[in-house]
Amino acid sequence: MREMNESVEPPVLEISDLRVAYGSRTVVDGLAFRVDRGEIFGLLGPNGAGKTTTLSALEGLVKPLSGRVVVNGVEVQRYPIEAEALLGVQLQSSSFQAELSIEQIVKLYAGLYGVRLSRAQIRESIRTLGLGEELGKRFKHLSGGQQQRLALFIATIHNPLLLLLDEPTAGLDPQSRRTLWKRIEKLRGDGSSIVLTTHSMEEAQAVCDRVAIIDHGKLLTLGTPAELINKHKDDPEVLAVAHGAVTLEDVFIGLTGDEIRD
Ligand SMILES: Nc1ncnc2c1ncn2[C@@H]1O[C@H](COP(=O)(O)OP(=O)(O)OP(=O)(O)O)[C@@H](O)[C@H]1O
Repeated sequence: MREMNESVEPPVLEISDLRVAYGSRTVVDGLAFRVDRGEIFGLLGPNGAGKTTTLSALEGLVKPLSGRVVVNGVEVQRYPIEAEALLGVQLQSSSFQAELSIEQIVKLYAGLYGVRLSRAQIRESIRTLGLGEELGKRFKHLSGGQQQRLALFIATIHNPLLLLLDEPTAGLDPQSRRTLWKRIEKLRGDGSSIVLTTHSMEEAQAVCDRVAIIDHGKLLTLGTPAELINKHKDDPEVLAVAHGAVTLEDVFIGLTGDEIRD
C-alpha cells in the first residue's frame, strides 16, 4: 500500500488504446503501455508488426484513429510543440544533409533546437563522440557507425526526457554496437527514458529494462525479459523452438510464429 503522502512520479510516456490505420488497413490496433523515468523500453515485433508506425504516432507524425499519447503529462496530439520539446528522435542517416561537415551539422541542429553552443563546445562534443579527427569531413563520407553516433548525439542535443530510437544499432559491427549501447545507457543514467526498436533479441534481453512484443499491431506480452521468459517458458509454442534454456528470442518466435514476414 502506498502512503497517502508518497509522491508518485507520472510516467514519462503513457499510451492508451492507440489505433493507427493506413487507408482501410489498421496496423496499430489498441496498443497500451507506459514507460517510467530512466527506463530502456524495447518495442519488439517481426517486420511489419507496427513498431515504426507506433513511434511515428508517439512523435505526432501520424494521426491515430483513436487513443492518447501522453509524454510527461503533455498530450502529444493536443500540444505538439510542447511535446516535441520533451522528445528526442534519432533521424535516419538519409535525413542528414550529406554534403555538410560534422561541425556544420551539429551547428545546424543546435540552432534548430535553440541550444546555444560555442564553437569550442561544439568541437568538444564532437571530440567526445570520438569524431574529433573527422571534424571537417562531410556526413556522406563517415562510416555507418560514425553516422549513427552523430545521429544519436543530434537526437539528444536538447536533453530530451524521452528518446525514441528506431533500430539504432541496425547494420553496425559489434564494436560500434557496444559503443552505441554504452551511450544509450549513459543517457538513461543521466535521466532520459528510451523507447527503442530492435530485431536483436539478444540485445533486447541484455539492455532493455522491459520489452513489449507486438504483432499485427497488437500487444502480445509485456514485462522484463526475465519475466517474459519465466511467464512463457512452458508455452508449447516456445518449447517447440527452444534449444536448451529458453531465451527471449525463443519467446519472441514462439509468440509470433516462425513464418517469414514481408
Ligand atoms: N506510409 C505507409 N502507407 C501505407 N502502409 C504503410 C505505411 N508505412 C507502413 N505501412 C504498413 O504498415 C505496416 C506496419 O509497418 P511498420 O513500418 O510500422 O512496421 P515495423 O514493425 O516497423 O516493421 P519493420 O520491422 O519491417 O521496420 C506494414 O504492413 C507496412 O507495410
